[in-house]
Amino acid sequence: MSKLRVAVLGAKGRIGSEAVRAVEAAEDMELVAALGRDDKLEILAERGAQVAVELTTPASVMGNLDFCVRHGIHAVVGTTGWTDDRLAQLKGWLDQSPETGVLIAPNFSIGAVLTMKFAQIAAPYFESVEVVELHHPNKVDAPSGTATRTAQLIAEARRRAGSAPAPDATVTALDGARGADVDGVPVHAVRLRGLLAHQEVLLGGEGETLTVRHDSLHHSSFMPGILLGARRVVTTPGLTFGLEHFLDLN
Ligand SMILES: NC(=O)C1=CN([C@@H]2O[C@H](COP(=O)(O)OP(=O)(O)OC[C@H]3O[C@@H](n4cnc5c(N)ncnc54)[C@H](OP(=O)(O)O)[C@@H]3O)[C@@H](O)[C@H]2O)C=CC1
Ligand SMILES: O=C(O)C1=N[C@H](C(=O)O)C[C@H](O)C1
Repeated sequence: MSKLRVAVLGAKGRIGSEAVRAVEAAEDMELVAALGRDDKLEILAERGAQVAVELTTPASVMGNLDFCVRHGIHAVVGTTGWTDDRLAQLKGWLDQSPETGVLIAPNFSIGAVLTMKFAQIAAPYFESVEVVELHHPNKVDAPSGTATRTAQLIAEARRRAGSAPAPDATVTALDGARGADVDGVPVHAVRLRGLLAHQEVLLGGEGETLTVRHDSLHHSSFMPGILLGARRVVTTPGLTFGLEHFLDLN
């Protein structure tokens, strides 16, 4: 059987360099390109890449995906910075290339995907829910893509269940004291040397609390999800948002 021809964009970065090693080690894949900021995207087409693993920056991701989709190259995207406007633009490009698939995964680690699932299940049963994400201080953005998605999923679950808004402070002496409001869910971001990628979902009800915590201790935690994404995206045209759709968790 022929090997899946995979390229990594952002190949010198923290997660990109780990992805290069993971693709090289996968028996069913061939690493056909490992591109950094200054490399030409045309290399992807010249080397016949079937899947591009996009792990760059919010500033670069749209240009890279525009190229990939126009050339019928499937993409597995871990880069953050997704807004409704960006998603609409990407869907527009995919409409013009109906056989191409793009997976955007706010988090590739199984534990983080399960944290989101558990949070969704638990959220309607508690009066209060807040998200705390904790990352290394070199992370460019805050809050994390994972925390934003987690808060959106919690909000959706609470809306479906008809949950009341959580009680909150009526006076905040300093802006930001209650974190960022993501769809009505407070999200707090910690940046601390020594950490990698961590998240807690705190749920509180009368006389009890539940904490769902996930820790990525090494970038290797993201690799099985990236490889699974690359294998599945080639037969999944259109936009898939969230690795859970490839894990049959829904
Ligand atoms: N979904 C998930 O599970 C995960 C997602 N991420 C996300 O992945 C992204 C990268 O994170 P991280 O590796 O820590 O960041 P890094 O800054 O370590 O890596 C990003 C790399 O991308 C390069 N780059 C920038 N623009 C381009 C371009 N146009 N083409 C090719 N390469 C480019 C950068 O080069 P230069 O240094 O020259 O600018 C850098 O080497 C972030 O958005 C992060 O949030 C991270 C971990 C897990
Ligand atoms: O920048 C990181 O490191 C990470 N980014 C992703 C995010 O913003 O959610 C995934 C993970 O948290 C690591």
